[in-house]
Amino acid sequence: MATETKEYSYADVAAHDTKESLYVVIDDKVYDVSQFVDEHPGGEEVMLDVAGQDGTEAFEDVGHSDEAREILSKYLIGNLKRSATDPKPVTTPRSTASTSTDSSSGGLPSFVYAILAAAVAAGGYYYMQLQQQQASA
Ligand code: HEM
Repeated sequence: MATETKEYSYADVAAHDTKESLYVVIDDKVYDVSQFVDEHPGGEEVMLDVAGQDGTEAFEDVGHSDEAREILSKYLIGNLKRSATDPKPVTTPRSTASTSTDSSSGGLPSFVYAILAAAVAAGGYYYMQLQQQQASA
């Protein structure tokens, strides 16, 4: 019968991590998405990020449509044979908006410094005017 599914180890999958031969694991199933990488509406970059790895989380995080899942099913080539030494699934590095840039914390916004500088300059100018007035009086 043709129902026999091929088993891939994590190392088998990891060998296919290029655009030309791109395997990805989603829900313990192995997909050869080499033909799809160019057409991916989300771009090839994100696909390459999970190439040869477990992209389950990355794939689910995006909230792909049923159509996307249908497309994916066309590229199924087998099941993943897990072993204890397998690396953890890749987490999405860029799809989560929560990783905010916290660079401004600890410092005042730059406009505060601008106002301070202007105030000091104005104060200095006023002081000089005062001195001049006193000198000429
Ligand atoms: C591996 C098989 C994958 C398939 C078959 C696939 C398929 C698709 C499809 C059909 C869409 C269009 C929208 C939709 O129908 O949901 C889409 C959009 C998108 N995909 Fe994937 N995808 C895959 C993997 C990934 C991975 C690993 C990421 C990583 C984050 C990703 C990120 C995105 C993003 C960000 C969009 C939205 C693009 C936009 O609307 O501008 N995809 N994908």
